[in-house]
Amino acid sequence: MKIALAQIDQRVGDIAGNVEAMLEWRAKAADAGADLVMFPELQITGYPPEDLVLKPGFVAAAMEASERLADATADDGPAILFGSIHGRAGAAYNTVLLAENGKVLARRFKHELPNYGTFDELRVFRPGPLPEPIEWRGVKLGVPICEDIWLEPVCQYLKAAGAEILLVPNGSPYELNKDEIRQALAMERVTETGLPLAYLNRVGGQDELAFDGSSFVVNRGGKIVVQMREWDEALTITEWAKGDDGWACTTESIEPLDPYPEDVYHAMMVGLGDYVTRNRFPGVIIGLSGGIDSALTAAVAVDALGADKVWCVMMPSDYTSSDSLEDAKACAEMLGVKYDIIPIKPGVEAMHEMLDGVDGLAAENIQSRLRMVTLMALSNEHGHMLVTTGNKSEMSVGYATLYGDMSGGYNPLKDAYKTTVFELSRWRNAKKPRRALGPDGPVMPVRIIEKPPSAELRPDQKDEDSLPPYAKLDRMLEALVEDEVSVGEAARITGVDVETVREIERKLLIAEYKRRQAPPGVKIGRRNFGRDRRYPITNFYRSGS
Ligand SMILES: Nc1ncnc2c1ncn2[C@@H]1O[C@H](COP(=O)(O)OP(=O)(O)OC[C@H]2O[C@@H]([n+]3cccc(C(=O)O)c3)[C@H](O)[C@@H]2O)[C@@H](O)[C@H]1O
Ligand SMILES: Nc1ncnc2c1ncn2[C@@H]1O[C@H](COP(=O)(O)OP(=O)(O)OP(=O)(O)O)[C@@H](O)[C@H]1O
Ligand SMILES: NC(=O)CC[C@H](N)C(=O)O
Repeated sequence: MKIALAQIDQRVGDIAGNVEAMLEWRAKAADAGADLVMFPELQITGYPPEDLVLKPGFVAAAMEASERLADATADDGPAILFGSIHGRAGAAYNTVLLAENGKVLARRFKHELPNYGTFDELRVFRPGPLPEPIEWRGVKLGVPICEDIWLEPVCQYLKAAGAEILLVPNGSPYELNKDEIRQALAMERVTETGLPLAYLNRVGGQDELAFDGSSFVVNRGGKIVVQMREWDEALTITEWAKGDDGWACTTESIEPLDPYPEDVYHAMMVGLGDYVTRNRFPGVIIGLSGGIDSALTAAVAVDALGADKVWCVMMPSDYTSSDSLEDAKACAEMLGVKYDIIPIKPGVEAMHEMLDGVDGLAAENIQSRLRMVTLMALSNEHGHMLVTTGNKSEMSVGYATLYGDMSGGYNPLKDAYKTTVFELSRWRNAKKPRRALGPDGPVMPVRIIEKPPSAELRPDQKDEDSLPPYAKLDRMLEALVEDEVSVGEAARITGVDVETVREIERKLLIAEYKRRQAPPGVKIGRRNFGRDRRYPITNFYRSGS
């Protein structure tokens, strides 16, 4: 028996396009002699469909497309196992269907609906009953859908009901160390049930989520025999044979997984790249300051989209150092992008005249806002989307200007702490990742990585005048944001004094209003701002020591 694992992309809401792609992949699987082609979770609608599911017309369209797709199997080609939505009595179910010879042979609903972190499935779907195995050509297939394997009951039920193989379609977004977590989990289900398991995940970017694929097959006994590449669309034909102790996958095909921080960089490329191309922008525009955040953002953009799609603009003010001017220019040259210099001085002077003189913070922020007015004017004129450059450390403590440097359509660094920004920049200067369209060599001058970070909004300004050193700040933030511990606990974990941690927690909590207005950006950690971590803006709570 040959089962083709189609680790492919999806476009949320593009039912017709997804069906067309499925038929193309099925044809490839047919050429390779597959008996069954398996697709990821909700392949017809795209994952996650979010509130589209609340539209009866969307559910009806998904059901209609599923029937037509089943019709298309009325040839001698392989059966298909694919995800769609089923509507019944006013409820919608996250569904998997098996179709062959022009007919839908079976339909099963997802039982465990994830409703934490970035997931809101209980909001739109109703949980199905515990699923029975699907009998197909004399084999009992257990088909738990994604979250169904994160808990024990579904696989145990399937085993008790006679399932012989577990085929698991997934829509599992990338997160640091997620591949190891998934594999450990699959091993648990395999050990508990004594059944082999094929784990198939989608690839591609969808707003804040990047899907890495990383599909695999584990045999009874816990050996991973198939490991598919992260991020790439691919079709792997797996062969299965039945022995005295049941079915096993006899194919051995192991592709290496990306080590850290290459996985993070890939997530950024996929998140930004798919956002820009799917929303039909001709390219992107970036304010290139000679600092590390905009340099790394530009490198990710070039690697994801190609240098011809990236336009960098340096907008010096009176406080811009000659080093910054040199570094921005050198960075643009290394990346091979279109580069312009537009001084903001005339605009700053006009604002001061209009306002009859402003000082301090107001004057600082005018510079940041004028840069964004300039970039948005270029975006309106030429169609390029403005990319936002703020990292997670800055976004945590509100060290960014509302309607200033926070502006833009998408932020690839949004979930990366500044220490990760340093790591990624050093790493990218030494290595060009697979799939990258940018230069083979370094992407930014070393001085950009080594100089002290500065917003350059007043003379001799350094980030460390306002914030603790980033290595220390990030340790506190990881404790407060990723681990959700109290100020006292964070002080104990990090070794930083309680008063400093309390002040960082204060900054973190009061900056919620900025984050609520910030552009989306790709999730890479356990708790990204926006989807995972949802705090009240008007909030009187402070944690104890
Ligand atoms: N709860 C709330 N809900 C809604 N709005 C609220 C609010 N609290 C204040 N506000 C509003 O927000 C304003 C304050 O926010 P904002 O105007 O952003 O100004 P603010 O946060 O005070 O200043 C921006 C900070 O970002 C730093 N920074 C770092 C790096 C780069 C850049 C850059 O721009 O390139 C800037 C800069 O040095 C400064 O410390 C208030 O004037 C008020 O209008
Ligand atoms: N002189 C400038 N020219 C063009 N864009 C600028 C300039 N100054 C700031 N910006 C934009 O505003 C963003 C925020 O500035 P900020 O100084 O925080 O970041 P950075 O310069 O990239 O990195 P660093 O935090 O290391 O200084 C920049 O990433 C850049 O997009
Ligand atoms: N689509 C899902 O059910 C995803 C939930 C699951 N816990 C995951 O991240 O893989």
